[in-house]
Amino acid sequence: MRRLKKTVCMVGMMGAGKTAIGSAVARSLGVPFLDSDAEIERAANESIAGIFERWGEPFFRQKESQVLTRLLDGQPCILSTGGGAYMAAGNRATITERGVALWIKAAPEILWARVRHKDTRPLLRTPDPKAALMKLIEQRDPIYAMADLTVESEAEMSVERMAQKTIDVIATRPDVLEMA
Ligand SMILES: Nc1ncnc2c1ncn2[C@@H]1O[C@H](COP(=O)(O)OP(=O)(O)O)[C@@H](O)[C@H]1O
Ligand SMILES: O=C(O)C1=C[C@@H](OP(=O)(O)O)[C@@H](O)[C@H](O)C1
Ligand SMILES: [Mg+2]
Repeated sequence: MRRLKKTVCMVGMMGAGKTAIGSAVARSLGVPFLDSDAEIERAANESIAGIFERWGEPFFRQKESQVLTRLLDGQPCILSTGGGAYMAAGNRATITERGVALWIKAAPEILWARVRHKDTRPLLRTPDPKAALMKLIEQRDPIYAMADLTVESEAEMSVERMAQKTIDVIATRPDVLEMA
């Protein structure tokens, strides 16, 4: 019997696998999976890129904070956040008050390989998306490092194996995941 006692918030850069690994972890543990980006898109009936374009990033960040607070109020689950969510001190406080933050740490080359062919990420819609990604990594990594737990991504590892590795890391905290 495994029992999730606190919500685990996946944090980390775009392409780290917060959505993919988070959903596989939730499936394996038999707990609900939520993704703050998906919740924002559902509420706005618009894509993340569309929201950025039409309403701007500050509006998106405001919605992101509201959604995070609401989702962290619910029953324990795996909650994937968007890559920028953990940057706001208020969001970090909400997360650690009600759950734990787990950083999915991936090397810059891995991240770039995963995001380069996708146009769904508005912050990379610049003339030099690779440079934009590298700059964000540099700015954000010291903040992601404040997360309660960290799991390192490996280039050759499948999402399923990464999910198992992530569960092993969560299980180091019996106050979060009880393994009876
Ligand atoms: N080992 C791995 N860990 C995480 N994602 C992987 C891995 N291998 C392949 N992928 C793929 O990389 C992409 C990661 O994107 P996503 O889950 O949307 O990341 P994020 O939500 O952090 O931006 C997905 O398409 C996923 O299937
Ligand atoms: O890093 C960021 O600031 C963002 C990451 C995206 O989520 P993923 O990290 O799931 O791609 C999404 O929230 C938005 O495009 C902004
Ligand atoms: Mg995501």
